[in-house]
Amino acid sequence: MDNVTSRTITTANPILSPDSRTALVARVVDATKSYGAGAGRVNALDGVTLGIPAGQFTAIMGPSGSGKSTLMHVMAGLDTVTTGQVWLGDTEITRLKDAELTVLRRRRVGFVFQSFNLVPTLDVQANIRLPFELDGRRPTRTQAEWIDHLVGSLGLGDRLTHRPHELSGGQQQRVAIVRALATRPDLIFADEPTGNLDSRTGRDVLALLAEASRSYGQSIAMVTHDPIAASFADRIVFLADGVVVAERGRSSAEEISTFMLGMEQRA
Ligand SMILES: Nc1ncnc2c1ncn2[C@@H]1O[C@H](COP(=O)(O)OP(=O)(O)OP(=O)(O)O)[C@@H](O)[C@H]1O
Repeated sequence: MDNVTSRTITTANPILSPDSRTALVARVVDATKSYGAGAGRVNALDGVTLGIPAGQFTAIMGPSGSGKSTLMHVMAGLDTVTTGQVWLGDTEITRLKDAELTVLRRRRVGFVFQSFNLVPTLDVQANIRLPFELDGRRPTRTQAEWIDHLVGSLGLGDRLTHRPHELSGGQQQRVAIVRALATRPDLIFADEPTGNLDSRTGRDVLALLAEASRSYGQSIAMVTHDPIAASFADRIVFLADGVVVAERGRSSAEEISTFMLGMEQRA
């Protein structure tokens, strides 16, 4: 674990300490996730303990097959762990029933995906309000003002009646970000959010996520392969073979690339 900053979450192992809990929006404790059995068994997660700090932008990096998507899915309650615990705030989601988990996800988690995942038949306005619709409620006046603010500041004001196919990839991803921010979720999970964008539009999207974290205190956990994307984060967690192998504070893309190269050479 060289190059680990003194501010990392795991070095002092405070994951279980009550003091640090308040500062963590999500925690994974000794999580394993296995697929298959016998000789074909794959340990996608092999004992991960990790905290996602509240109000920060965390990137989760690692080579293909290292367990990034699996980690994100179990943290978001989209998949279950084989052993171990996952907490969202003070709620241990590994104990929840499916229906409870669905409600918790709707109310406390936001998602931004590589493929945008907008509903093609709904216009921008309806896509943004979808999390409220699914939860059987309408935005309050304060929430509606918040959405208007986001729409305005992301330059989508004149696109509200457009359908997704009438928008550029960058605009579609901005709609997805407004939708994710609209309910002020405890945590936004972003899965390769710039994977389908050209590099300049991708940087704009990353700058927006970083800004949401800085200005609004939005907690974000982003899975990425890309050192440039990770350079926008406050903190970077590196996975290899289903294990957290290192954590770093804010770093340049060059530093991250060099670090990853070193990791691969040592593997
Ligand atoms: N449903 C599944 N059945 C069997 N093995 C799986 C399944 N899902 C993931 N795996 C295996 O678990 C390991 C981790 O997969 P995961 O998708 O989490 O990695 P990743 O780091 O997100 O990879 P990538 O960057 O390529 O998306 C891989 O070896 C993968 O083949």
